[in-house]
Amino acid sequence: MTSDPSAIPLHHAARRGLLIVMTGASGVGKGTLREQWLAGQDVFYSTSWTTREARPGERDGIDYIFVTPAAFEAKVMADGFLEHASFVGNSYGTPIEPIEAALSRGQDVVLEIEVEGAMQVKARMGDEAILVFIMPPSLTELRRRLEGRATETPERIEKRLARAREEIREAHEFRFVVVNDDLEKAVEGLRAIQTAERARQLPENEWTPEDRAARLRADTLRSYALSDADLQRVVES
Ligand SMILES: Nc1nc2c(ncn2[C@@H]2O[C@H](COP(=O)(O)OP(=O)(O)O)[C@@H](O)[C@H]2O)c(=O)[nH]1
Ligand SMILES: Nc1ncnc2c1ncn2[C@@H]1O[C@H](COP(=O)(O)OP(=O)(O)O)[C@@H](O)[C@H]1O
Repeated sequence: MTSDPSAIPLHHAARRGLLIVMTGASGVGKGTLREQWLAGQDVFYSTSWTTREARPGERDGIDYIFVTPAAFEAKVMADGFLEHASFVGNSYGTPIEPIEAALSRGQDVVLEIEVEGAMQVKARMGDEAILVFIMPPSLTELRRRLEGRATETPERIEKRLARAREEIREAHEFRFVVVNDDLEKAVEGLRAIQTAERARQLPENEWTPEDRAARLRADTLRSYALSDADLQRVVES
């Protein structure tokens, strides 16, 4: 064995974790998908800060870190967020320190954030950020899910739908697009993306048959596979 670290092939050095950013309209099913996808996995899920009121059943420190606008602003000033954005009247932000720590120890990190914040992560982290846009099968179905969840007033639902319409038109900005129609299929798509991106850190001759299958599946989820007309159809249906 050599003691010269530079002689160790790159892929045998400690692996850096993947930074996966899940984004998409409010109510599209991001939380539901994330729970199923990450169940039983040792992934670091980033708990965001927010100035919004806790909903019944939400736990401080687990679902969100609930803070006052002043505390949020102080963290912004201290450059403590990887990204932050306002959404329908409240502020949301991803604290940066725990993320860098997890990536450095080789743990995959998943963020579940709205689109503007996802774009900030893309601008700041470049190619390292794996952006996944979760798409509803149609706007009608998105409305049904928002109404079914019964956490928002009708006025807030309209605001969220208006915002969703704009975000769907920007779907090409993301590396992958996963349609959340059939839940199982969408979860399987997310797993394929994660496996495929991990394989990308290895030379091709080390890929397992599962890695190869995941790479092929993930290729079908690349955003460039969708046309503008496909996106328009979702917005109009
Ligand atoms: N930019 C950004 N968005 C976030 C963050 N945390 C949550 N969000 C997003 O903010 C939006 C509103 O979240 P929330 O009020 O919990 O409503 P819900 O996702 O519709 O249940 C959702 O799209 C979340 O994904 C964050 O740290 N940064
Ligand atoms: N594939 C799906 N088919 C039908 N309903 C779904 C699906 N995925 C999620 N839902 C439902 O849609 C609603 C919104 O999901 P949620 O995970 O809270 O969305 P988000 O985190 O994106 O705001 C929930 O009531 C959830 O049970």
